[in-house]
Parts: sequence; structure tokens; C-alpha cells
Amino acid sequence: MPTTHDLRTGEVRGFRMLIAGEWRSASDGETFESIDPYTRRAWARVPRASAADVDAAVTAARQAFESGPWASMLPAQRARLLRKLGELLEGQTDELTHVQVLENGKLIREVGGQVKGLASQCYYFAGMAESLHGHTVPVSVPDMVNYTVREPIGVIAAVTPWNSPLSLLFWKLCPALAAGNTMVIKPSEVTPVSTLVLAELFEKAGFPPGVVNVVTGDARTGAALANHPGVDKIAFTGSTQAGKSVATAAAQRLARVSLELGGKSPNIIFPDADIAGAVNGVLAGIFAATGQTCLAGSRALVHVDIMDAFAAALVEKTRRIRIGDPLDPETEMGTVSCRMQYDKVLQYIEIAKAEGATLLCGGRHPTDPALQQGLFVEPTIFGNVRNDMRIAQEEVFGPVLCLIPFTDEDDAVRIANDSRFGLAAGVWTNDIKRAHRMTRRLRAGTVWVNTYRRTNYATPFGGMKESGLGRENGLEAIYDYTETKSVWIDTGAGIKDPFNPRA
Ligand SMILES: NC(=O)c1ccc[n+]([C@@H]2O[C@H](COP(=O)([O-])OP(=O)(O)OC[C@H]3O[C@@H](n4cnc5c(N)ncnc54)[C@H](O)[C@@H]3O)[C@@H](O)[C@H]2O)c1
Ligand SMILES: O=S(=O)(O)c1ccc(CO)cc1
Repeated sequence: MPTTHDLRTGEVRGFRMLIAGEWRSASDGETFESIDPYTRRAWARVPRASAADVDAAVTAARQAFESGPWASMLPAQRARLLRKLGELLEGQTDELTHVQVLENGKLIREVGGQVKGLASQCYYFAGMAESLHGHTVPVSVPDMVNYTVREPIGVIAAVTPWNSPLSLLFWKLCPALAAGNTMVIKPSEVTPVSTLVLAELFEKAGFPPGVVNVVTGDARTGAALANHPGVDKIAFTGSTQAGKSVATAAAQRLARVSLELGGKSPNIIFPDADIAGAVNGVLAGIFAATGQTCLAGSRALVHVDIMDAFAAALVEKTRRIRIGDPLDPETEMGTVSCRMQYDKVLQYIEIAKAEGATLLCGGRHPTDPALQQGLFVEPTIFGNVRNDMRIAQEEVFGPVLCLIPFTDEDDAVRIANDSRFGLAAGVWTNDIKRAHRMTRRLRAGTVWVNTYRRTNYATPFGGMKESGLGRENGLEAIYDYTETKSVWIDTGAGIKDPFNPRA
């Protein structure tokens, strides 16, 4: 296995897709490159799946679902395979970590922790495979047994983004496989390699061919999957714009769909809060992943009485953030993921200036000569932001924080909820009553009090409004990968009157 630095040799490594248990190039031979945003050099080449490849992957997943060893496997056998996958992951954390850093510039100190957590997700959902059960329904009908069973949906297409390629995939993969589904995975075109490296472990763990397939490509490949009649559910994570397109495709044939989409989450600071803790929480909420997280606390709503002091403390700490090589464990903020994202973030900074927001720090590519080649954007804070500005309403997905003043609780709730998104929110207060009032009134799928960006595989996660549909993680997640079937059994005399079966 190559070490970290072996991966940065300048050599471009070739990868293939996994379809029906075979490692394949694209049927028409097309490929594309993965670019390291720190060196800005290509380091890997992967197949660009054709429509025929997508079709082959869906057909393989369908066959594996309907016949073959997977279809007749007992829950305990599926659980064993998931546990084996977890064990293999524990032995492969280094490579899976480094590949993700190279693909998207994500900090090694963050992605390392994420990869270490993947095995726990496998073990948690392995347990669920064995404990997923229906109910006996106490129907008030004589001589009748009525119960429900939870059955797998069928072929799941998992379409994932680039910001946390494996974490976000595992939120889908573990519950889907635990419930007995088969899968076709389409990773982001920015980060295809980590999923292909991971795919080697499915074979090693003993998953039958066709249970998990991986096709690589861009939005066209994702759209081909979303529109494929053989796909029973599309589990999508990505932008709200693409999510709407996936939902439209799914609606044509009433395929199941789950959507984990964008956000513009408020982080609300009351004057009674532990201010030093709140400063750290706001910084962690926006800059820890270079702002490239769906749940970024990109709007800091700060009470007017503390705005000046709070802004000064934020700016002072932000100026000391260590920007650098994402593979260096000392680095606190890395690059943005790709050229398109870099241009988009800088454009939003110009938009904010033109709207009249005050640039308090950052706002450009760093001047440090050591940082010239990488796709870096300085951590940026804008003051004097009004909530109706584009910079406060649109998702930047980069290291850009808006400071918005509020006067009281009602004002904070009004501003926080005045958004088309509803993914997450933070509240900083030492008043327990206020904390409860606020968590009730905020329209967001997750609300943190005196903390930010905590998630766990056992805790449901998802968005309200245009931030998504459905929940991932926890018990809710596995239910979302099943259909409920009701079964009625007559234990009595049967139907006596065909025109009144209830008689
Ligand atoms: N809510 C969450 O849990 C969550 C988590 C992480 C990221 N996100 C969101 O993801 C976005 C960033 O990721 P991105 O830039 O990769 O998003 P994106 O929407 O551009 O792409 C996501 C995936 O969808 C594919 N795709 C794009 N258009 C498609 C279409 N029309 N049909 C089918 N597939 C399509 C892409 O190839 C990629 O694999 C942000 O908006 C972020 O908020 C949400
Ligand atoms: O991709 S992110 O949006 O940063 C994200 C959020 C939560 C988790 C928890 O595993 C992982 C990635």
C-alpha cells in the first residue's frame, strides 16, 4: 500500500469501476482525472461510465437482489458481512484517509477521524440487520392474525458529493445493505477514487458479486441512474439544485427518494453565553472544513449588545488560523476542493462587497508565497450583513462567514427561519429556558445548544424545507430503506359471503 507521500509522486494512477463483481473500464474507453487541489496536479485517472455501463451496473444489482446468494441470505449472514467490512476498514484507514485528502483537500486531521468512524457504523447497522422487525397488530377482528414485515426496497442508487466522500456514502450504504438492498454507487466526479479503493473491500469481505457496484462519472452519470427504470430508490446527497432534478426524475416513476441537500445555517449567540466557547463554536462551524460542509454555520446571528466585541474576538482568532498542506496534521484550514469551487467562493466574496457588507478579514487568495499553488481562499468574515442579502441567503460552500445583528429572541428566530434552507442551527446561551424555547422555534433538522457540528451514526440527520427529504442515520435510516408489508391470515371459517367479506 502506498504511503502518503508515495501518492504525491507525480505519477497518475489508473483505476477501474466495479460492476457485477468485475473491475471494468468504461465500455467506450472514456476516462477523466482526479486533481489534487493542493498541488493542482492530476494524480489519478478513472473511467467515465457510459449509459451502457450504468445499465450494466443496475442490471447486476437487480440480478443480485432477485436471485443469487444475497436474495436468500439470512439477516445474521448480512450482519456478518457488514462486520467483516468493518474489520477490513480498520486495517485500511491510512490509505482511505490519504486518498480523500488528495481528492478534495480535506484536512487529514478531520478526515482521519471520519475514516476511523466508518467501522463503527458497520457494526451499528450490522446489529440492526438482526433486530429489524415488524409488528403484530392488535386488530379488532375475530379469527384474524395481522402483522407487518419490513422488506428491502430493491436497487438503491447512492449519488454522493465530494466534501466527505466516504462518510456521506456510509450513511446510505450501511442501512441499505443491512436491510437487504443492493446498490449502485455514483461518487462525485471530484472525488471518485476513495469509493473505488473502498470497493475492493466489498470483494474481500465476501459480498456476492453485484450487491455493490460503483460507476464513476459526472452529473450525466448521476442523471442516468436517477432516470433508470431499474432503480427503486435514489439516495442523493448534494446541492439543492441537483436534488430537485433527481426528485423530478424519481417522480416520473414514483421511485423512492431521499435528499440531503444544502444549508445556510444560523449560529445564534446570546449575551448570556460563554463567549469564549461561542467564538470557538462559530469558528469550528464555518472554517473547520474550509466551509465545505452542508451544516456550516455560515450565518452568525449575534446580539447587538455584544456584536462589536464578538466580531473583534472572531477576527483576531481567524487571522491566526494556520492555512497549509491538508496532509500536514498541524494545518487548521486547507484548500477548497476544486477550481470551480474556488471561483465560486471568490465570486460570492465580490457579491457580498457589492451588496454593501463590510469585509472584516480574509477575502482573497493568501499572499504567503508557500501557498501560491494551492486552491486556497483566506477565512473570510463579513460584518454589517442584512439577512436579505444574497451572501446571507445563498449557500457559498466555502470559508465565508456573515455576521448579522439581532435584538431579542423573536428577532433571532425571525432572521434564523427567514431562509429557504432548514438543515441545522446553533444556539449559545446559559439560560436553560431560553435554550428550550429556541430549539422548539427553529425550523431546522438539527439544533445544537452550546456546541456545533456534532453528528453520530445513531442520531437522525436531515433537513427541513429545501435542505432535504428524509433522515439518515439512526433507526429512521433503516426504515427508509424498507417497505412495510401488512399480512392478514384468517384463522377462522374463511369468507362466507363473497359480496361482504367482513361478515
Ligand atoms: N445535507 C447533507 O447531508 C449534505 C452533506 C454534504 C453535502 N451536501 C451538499 O452538497 C453540495 C456540495 O456537493 P456537490 O458540489 O458535489 O453537489 P452536486 O449537487 O453538484 O453533486 C452531488 C452529486 O450529484 C451528482 N449530480 C449532479 N447533478 C446531478 C443531476 N442532475 N442528477 C443526478 N446526479 C447529479 C454529482 O455528479 C455528484 O455525484 C452542497 O450543496 C452541500 O450542502 C449536503
Ligand atoms: O460532509 S459534511 O457535511 O461536512 C459532514 C457532516 C457530518 C458528518 C458526520 O459524519 C460528516 C460529514
